[in-house]
Amino acid sequence: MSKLAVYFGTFIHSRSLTELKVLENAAVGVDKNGIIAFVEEKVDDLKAVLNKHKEFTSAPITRTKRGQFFFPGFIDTHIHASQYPNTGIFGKSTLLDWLNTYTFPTESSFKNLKTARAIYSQVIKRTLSHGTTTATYYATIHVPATNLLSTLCQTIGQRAFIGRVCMDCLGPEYYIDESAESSLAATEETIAHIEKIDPTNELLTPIITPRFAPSCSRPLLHSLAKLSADKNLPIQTHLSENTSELELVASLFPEEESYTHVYHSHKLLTPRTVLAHAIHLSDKEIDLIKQQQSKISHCPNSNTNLTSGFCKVRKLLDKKVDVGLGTDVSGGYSPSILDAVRQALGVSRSVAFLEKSPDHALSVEEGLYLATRGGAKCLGLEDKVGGFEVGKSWDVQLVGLNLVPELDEDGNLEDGGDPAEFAGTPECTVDVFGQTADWADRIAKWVYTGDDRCTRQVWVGGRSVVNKD
Ligand SMILES: O=c1[nH]c(=O)c2nc[nH]c2[nH]1
Ligand SMILES: [Zn+2]
Repeated sequence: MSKLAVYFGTFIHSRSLTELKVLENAAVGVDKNGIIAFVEEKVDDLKAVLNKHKEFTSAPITRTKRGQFFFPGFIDTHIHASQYPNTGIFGKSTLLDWLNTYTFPTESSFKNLKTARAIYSQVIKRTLSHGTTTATYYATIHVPATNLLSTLCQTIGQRAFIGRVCMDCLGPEYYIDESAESSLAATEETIAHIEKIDPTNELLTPIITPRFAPSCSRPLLHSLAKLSADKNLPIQTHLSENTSELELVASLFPEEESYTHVYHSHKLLTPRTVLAHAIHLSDKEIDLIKQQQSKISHCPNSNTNLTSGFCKVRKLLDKKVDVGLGTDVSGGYSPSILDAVRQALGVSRSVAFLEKSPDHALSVEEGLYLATRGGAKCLGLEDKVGGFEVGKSWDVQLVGLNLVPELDEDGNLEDGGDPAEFAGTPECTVDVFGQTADWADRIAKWVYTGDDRCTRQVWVGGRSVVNKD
């Protein structure tokens, strides 16, 4: 339960994949459950609006200042919480040697709960600080540490999907599930923990997590699909990330037509399945994913830095596959979804160049849609988060750009001082002297040059979870 609250000023959210909507002088009321109770646009008399919504007359009002706007919280559809210590450390490795060299040793250290507490607290706070209000986490194979991640998300206040990693094959001796049965039983323990601490899934949802096809036996894949069906739980896994991985999958599952068919044969392609990467897909595989209504988490930072390849997002969108963005820490080196937007835009331009077709380039508006409403759709949260509509949860970030001060008629700063001092003001300075940039330029500036310093406040479910002011 939070207190009634009113937010007033500039709100920006996606109207569609290609359009952002700017609401100026808008007022939004949020009820005690953190749900948006009213949205009033073009308000010139806030008092009159509050009189109309009587219970809000004495609610505290948070107003945007010049250069600030409310924006829906970001949704990270794929992040390995346990790999956070490894961000930036990957050398020249690619997926399979990266897993053995960097990833499995780090994940295995989460046997120690003190390590888990320190790292998980950091990653939750850091991602919130970057405006991520919903995160879809891979944890590790350890039950106590995975349960701790759930508890910490609830305590700190981040909406989260939490998956205990299932892997009964091909892992090193020191980091592997003993059997398909023990992997299933351990997963059930982590689901029971969430059922106990958040029985209505207000913030937390368990997510069934077969690491990827090569690390799961057929019995494990089957039993996880059954568990997901029995309990109506979402699934996350990796798909078609790296060409050596594709060869490995083909050798391990010679009876299957493709990597995607491995999951389909095991009933793991559902409308609640999020497939990370999905880079090297044939048209037939994309059609199968579309037919099954499964979702794709595009992880451009990771795809570039592990030399995995270019995901053709435009092709997926044209085929009406739902796509969200993932940081894929620590294949990706940044925990920021703003960075993921930027990288998605960059990669889409490389695809446009390679394919000799400018249509592949994504716009800023499209990138921000994927970061909010697109991610929400991937997680079945489209009625709950991602925009400013009555009935949605107040999962929001207050973004502040560093505007140059206004000048008076004589070209002086209104409050005195030397204009030259502001010529070099740092990131996200928009508005050239004497000219006011429109919101489209300001948003582009935020996307390309902004970082967590621009995220001034964050709320999840109406609760204030970050406040830097
Ligand atoms: O990017 C990735 N990160 C991982 O941890 C992983 N495991 C299997 N495949 C993977 N891909
Ligand atoms: Zn991953």
